[in-house]
Amino acid sequence: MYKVLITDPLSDHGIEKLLQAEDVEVVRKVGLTGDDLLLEIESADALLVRSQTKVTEEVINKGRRLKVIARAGVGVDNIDVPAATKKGVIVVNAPDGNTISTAEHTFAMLISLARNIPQAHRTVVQGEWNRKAFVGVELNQKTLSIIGFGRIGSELAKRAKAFRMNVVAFDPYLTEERAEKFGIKKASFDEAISVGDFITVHTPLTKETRHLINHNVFAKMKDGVRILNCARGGIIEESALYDAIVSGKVAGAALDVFEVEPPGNHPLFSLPQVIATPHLGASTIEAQENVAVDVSEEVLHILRGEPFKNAVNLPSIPAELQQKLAPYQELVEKLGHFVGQMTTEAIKEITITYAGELADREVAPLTRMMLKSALSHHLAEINYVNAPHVAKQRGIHVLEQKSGHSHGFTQWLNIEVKTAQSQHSVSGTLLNGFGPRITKIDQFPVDVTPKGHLLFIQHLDQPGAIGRVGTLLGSQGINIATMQVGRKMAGGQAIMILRVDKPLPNDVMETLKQVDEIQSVMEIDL
Ligand SMILES: NC(=O)C1=CN([C@@H]2O[C@H](COP(=O)(O)OP(=O)(O)OC[C@H]3O[C@@H](n4cnc5c(N)ncnc54)[C@H](O)[C@@H]3O)[C@@H](O)[C@H]2O)C=CC1
Ligand SMILES: O=C(O)CCC(=O)C(=O)O
Repeated sequence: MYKVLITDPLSDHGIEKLLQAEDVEVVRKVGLTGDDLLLEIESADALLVRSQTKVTEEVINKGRRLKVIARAGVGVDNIDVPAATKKGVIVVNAPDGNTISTAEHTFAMLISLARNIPQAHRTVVQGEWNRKAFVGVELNQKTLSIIGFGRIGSELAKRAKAFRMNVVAFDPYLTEERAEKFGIKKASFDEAISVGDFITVHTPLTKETRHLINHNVFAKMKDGVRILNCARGGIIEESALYDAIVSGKVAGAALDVFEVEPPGNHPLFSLPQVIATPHLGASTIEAQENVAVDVSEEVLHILRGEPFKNAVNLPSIPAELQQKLAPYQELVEKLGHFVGQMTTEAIKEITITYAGELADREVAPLTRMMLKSALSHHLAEINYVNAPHVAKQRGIHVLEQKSGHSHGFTQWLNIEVKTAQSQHSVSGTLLNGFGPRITKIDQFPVDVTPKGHLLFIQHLDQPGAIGRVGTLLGSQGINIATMQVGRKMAGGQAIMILRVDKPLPNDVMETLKQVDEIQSVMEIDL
């Protein structure tokens, strides 16, 4: 039974699949913090949050069974993603479900800002009738500068265009074609900042975007500009915004998000030009249902070991590519496990070489799988999420290369591992209809099905050596299921790969090592 802990308010209807799952126990403790959260997370397999719960490194490390942290929404800045990656916990979000709601909310803020609607409302309900104080501006023919032209930025552009606004956008990833498709103008940051009558930010909050809009940037804006932030507090430097409003540079600001939430009695609220909502961008029935459905499905997939889509700390693999790579997964993992068990010293370098059909594929996910399986015999707590991170941390150099030489196979791959003292390699292929095969171990050609309990014996190619091994194992009741021998030249170095029906007791292993021709014996589980 998987325990799924939910600590922020999520739509009941949205999490129905989780509630109905027979292998899931849902524990809903909204508002859980501090020691209570640490206690509850200890036995949780999954944690579902929105933006309130702070998922710190301490919380993540306490989660002994934690496999996935799911954010019902877009921004994951309340989650310590590097700490999750380090611990091998997958972080997923629901990037699409609240796009429309947030774009609509931003648009509502835009109109409210232009026409002073919240300020006017306040006075009317207080019994005042002051029409002169609330003269606004039209949106028609005004320029809206959008900083960050992703999902929300682009949806906002469509709405602004319908109101006959001129839309310009700055986004480092915005192409001319995309700008043209939306009927907007692609601009540099400085241009977008200097031409906007309204400037709205829709980027994530990152090292680069923190205080992106600061004193210097306000100085470059048009006099009387109006500013919106429905993305993340901190993209706009609040103290600089305050100064810019007081100086008259900025005519008004609409804020849904704040550097610290809740913002309490913020100095900005003393300014009548500021309108605010309490992080309501995604707060619609539809958006909350969408994001809850999305993350519930993702969590179920991850807990059940099924493919999933929206991992934040894993490169996303398009479904089509996932399908193409699926047949190779077993091969790459088996070879990784084989070479990982062959190598007994600390690994310094791993090179994976792809040839044949594989050389034409996007193979990064396979390299990650290989790394996970090879390193799992050397390092604790390694998984698909943290494998590259752990390798880097340990100074293991990982190389991925493609070769034109597939050794006569339709597809071929080789994994080579270097340590300070030794070097091992294993090659393999996928035989149509027969599954993975090991085709070479070190310099020895073989044909081994990589499965079961194997004995890997290095020996001298001398008459009687194979017989002695067979007799010894037979006398100890160890049945040999299959056997493969590989050698480079008669009388030289050779290897035997035996698949046996059960592991060897220690004393049998020791006796085997005493056989004259045998140089080393190793058990390999695949
Ligand atoms: N107020 C609310 O309730 C909600 C807020 N959000 C926030 O809105 C923001 C945007 O969300 P989405 O559009 O879904 O994300 P997105 O990932 O689709 O778009 C973000 C865009 O920002 C661009 N970008 C990144 N760094 C930039 C920079 N330095 N300058 C200019 N552009 C940059 C990216 O290239 C990307 O196109 C996020 O911060 C998200 O957390 C999202 C949903 C609800
Ligand atoms: O969960 C919420 O209401 C906040 C949504 C949000 O800010 C996001 O998805 O980034």
